Amino acid sequence: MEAQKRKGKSSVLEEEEEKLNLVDAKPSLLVKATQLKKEQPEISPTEQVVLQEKEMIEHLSDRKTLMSVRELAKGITYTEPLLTGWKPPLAIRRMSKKACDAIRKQWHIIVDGEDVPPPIKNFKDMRFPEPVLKKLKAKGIVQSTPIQVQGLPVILSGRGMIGIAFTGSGKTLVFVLPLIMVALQEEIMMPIAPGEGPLGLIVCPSRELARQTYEVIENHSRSMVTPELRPLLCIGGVDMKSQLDVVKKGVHIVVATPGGLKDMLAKKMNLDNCRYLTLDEADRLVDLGFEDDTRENQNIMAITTFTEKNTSPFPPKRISKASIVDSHNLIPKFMPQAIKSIEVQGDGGAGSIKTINFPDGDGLVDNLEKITYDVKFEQSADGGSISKVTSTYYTVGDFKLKEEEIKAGKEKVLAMFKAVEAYLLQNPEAYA
Ligand SMILES: Nc1ncnc2c1ncn2[C@@H]1O[C@H](COP(=O)(O)OP(=O)(O)OP(=O)(O)O)[C@@H](O)[C@H]1O
Repeated sequence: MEAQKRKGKSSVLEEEEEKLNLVDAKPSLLVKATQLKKEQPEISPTEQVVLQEKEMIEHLSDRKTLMSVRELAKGITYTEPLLTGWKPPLAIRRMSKKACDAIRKQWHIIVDGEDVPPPIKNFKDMRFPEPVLKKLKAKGIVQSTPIQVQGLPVILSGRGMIGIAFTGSGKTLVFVLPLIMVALQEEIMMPIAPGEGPLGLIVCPSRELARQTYEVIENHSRSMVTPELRPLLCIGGVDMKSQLDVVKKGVHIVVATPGGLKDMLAKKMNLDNCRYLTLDEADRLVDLGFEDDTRENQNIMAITTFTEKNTSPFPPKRISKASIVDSHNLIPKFMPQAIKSIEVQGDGGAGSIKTINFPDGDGLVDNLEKITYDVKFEQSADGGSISKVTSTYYTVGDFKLKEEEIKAGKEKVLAMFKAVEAYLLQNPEAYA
């Protein structure tokens, strides 16, 4: 029946074609379209998706990357991951590239990028705390999906990623669970003060999607007995007073639409502490015209990170003892002009917290909320060491670090190492 109908339609078109051919040599658009259709090879829906994706990828290079205005202007690229303190279990860290690739193949995962963290097949090995695992299980989430197998280790390691997976494949948890982990970790170490936050921001292209994501966060963060996490939904149409009440208490995670976020940033909230940004359905955000807003928002995330490498003739153990473990005793003596004193909680080693007091009159102090340093030492081939210091500057309000201030920060780190090295050279017994 259907075939007959179609046949009827096409013979009418053919007749029309003939008639038109007689009247005019130029074929009509309808005739042209019919001809084109006839000439076109049949393609399956899968082939159509592949063609669409190919076209999208070809046009990618026409677009500016979705980076902040400042990053684009200064050509800033990131070479180091964010520091999260998360590590997969040893057996997974030791997995060979071949073994990782075999898992990816088995799960139909395609990756692109440098040093992609290993895939992890189950939530337990991702080291989520017991209450989180329990909550997942209660919701019937026991076996991770492919995007979770690869995406969760990537984000937990502090790396940036673009995740592409089918609808309903569990993408939301890939950005929600690591954010909950970070918020919990921060809250345990240094609770968010009233008016502070958020640590993470999720931008969604619609109110509905934002609301759904917020509910997932609420649901999963409620599984924690302690500490309490405060997510906030920033969308139009929600009572602004109740939103501001949460901001006043200090907020951990914000889920927003671009408009809702803009309104909130104009009022009481800032992104000074925000380290994690998720653009849910980023392609739709761009299609809906939020590209510039998104760049501007990233610009407000007032964090500057840079890494310095330094080679030293001293082995890692000795230089780390002097420059890190005993830094509170040594550094203020060597560099009183740069560092007034260092207070230490703990024995100075791993897990200790050191508060550095800068001298009055250091122009930057008022504009910085904090600076964190992550230092790693590696043995070098000549018996010395290579140190890698990642400094993260958290600025206050809309203050932006200048190029020369970043340079001065790098020089300070280098000067500190050189001063320690000079001391070790003069005192061969010290820290040996
Ligand atoms: N590993 C899992 N096992 C079982 N169910 C899961 C798993 N991960 C997520 N889910 C559930 O699957 C549903 C869809 O997940 P989710 O909304 O994250 O998909 P999505 O990929 O974000 O989809 P969309 O592209 O439509 O937003 C949710 O109800 C979620 O709780």
